[in-house]
Amino acid sequence: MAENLIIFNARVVTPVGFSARRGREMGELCVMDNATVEVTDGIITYVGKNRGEERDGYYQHYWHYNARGKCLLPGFVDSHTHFVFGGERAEEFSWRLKGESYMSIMQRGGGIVSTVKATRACNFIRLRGKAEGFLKQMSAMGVTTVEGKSGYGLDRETELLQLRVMRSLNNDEHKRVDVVSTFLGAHAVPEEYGGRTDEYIDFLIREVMPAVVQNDLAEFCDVFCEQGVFSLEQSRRLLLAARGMGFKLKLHADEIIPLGGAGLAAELSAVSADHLLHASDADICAMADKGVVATLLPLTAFALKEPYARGREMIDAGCAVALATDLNPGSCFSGSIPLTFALACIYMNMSIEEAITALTLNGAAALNRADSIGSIEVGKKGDFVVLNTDNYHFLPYCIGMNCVNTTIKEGVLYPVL
Ligand SMILES: N=CN[C@@H](CCC(=O)O)C(=O)O
Ligand SMILES: [Zn+2]
Repeated sequence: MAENLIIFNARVVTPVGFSARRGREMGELCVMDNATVEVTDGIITYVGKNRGEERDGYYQHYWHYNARGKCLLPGFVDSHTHFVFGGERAEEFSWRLKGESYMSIMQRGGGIVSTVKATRACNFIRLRGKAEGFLKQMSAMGVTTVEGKSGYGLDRETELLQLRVMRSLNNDEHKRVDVVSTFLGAHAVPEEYGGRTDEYIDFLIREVMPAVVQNDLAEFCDVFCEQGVFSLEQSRRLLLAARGMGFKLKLHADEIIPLGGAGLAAELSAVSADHLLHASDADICAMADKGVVATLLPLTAFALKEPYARGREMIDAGCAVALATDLNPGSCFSGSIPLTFALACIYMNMSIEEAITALTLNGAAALNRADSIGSIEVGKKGDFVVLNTDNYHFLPYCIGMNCVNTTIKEGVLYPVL
């Protein structure tokens, strides 16, 4: 659904541009007071100072919204989540509280593989209903575009099912959030392969990925490149095959140990490398050189009690950094945008302006969409967040609490508070 909308008396706060902002550019926001933003058929058609036309009938075919000086930002882009899954893993969380590590739980058959069992037991309606609930919560925190991954099927049928759920949510006429789909069949090796990882990769390349392409079910292909999961060589083989089939590339890289996944992302000119808790200096420079978006997921580091990714150093090295939540049932059962802002600014030493760019324009770039979303500029989608304050510093200051007043999707208003 797309609407005509005129927003006036806004304090517009936005990064500017149609591609990722790198390095120091990330801290440069445009702030405009007494601003008007016009949205026609869901697309921004004017951004500038109030002109008073809303008073003289010029906009009779538009909804009117008086922002009363509050901050108007681009809708947030959560560019890394796993929001379509069956079951929960609360028990696993309690084991981690007692000291067990994420990888040791995975190695003894828990972790991702236990969500795979629960997801395989779900049908389309159950998976869709649960995922739709997450989208509503995301929208209330200002998210207007989300990326979602498969990877809890690990067989042809269930991987396609997860992707069909995402397509169905994205095709919903009344959707509040656009959904971008990523194929993550290489998330773990399913039990039935008994550790025969190369054979499983062959199966993905021969039998699953072609079906994903034929049915146009995913734009990106991702891999969990990690010791004990998919090695650098196995990840390279899978991603080269994916690229040959027309997928754009993403990697879960250097999350648990410094394996070199960030370097592989640079070598393959992936769109993004994600997590990066242990990315080396050389690989950070290689990502900056190749324009690979460094997608950082501070909620996961927080939930796993791991050191945070070196966001400050990455920006200083000239990287384009994006922030995302990583919402998933295991390592990080949170899609909290407010807490993501707070952790990025407090523990990764990002400025508030940089964090805003990371959750808007650079999130859009991580999804190859910086030309159509992620900033408030003519030609982009009319996707916005209205804060309940004129001070955008509330975004990280309001720790873990929501300061979103209204989310606007393609010109349609969704009041929150
Ligand atoms: N690290 C791999 N994948 C997810 C976790 C998935 C899970 O634990 O279910 C992540 O990005 O954190
Ligand atoms: Zn992930």
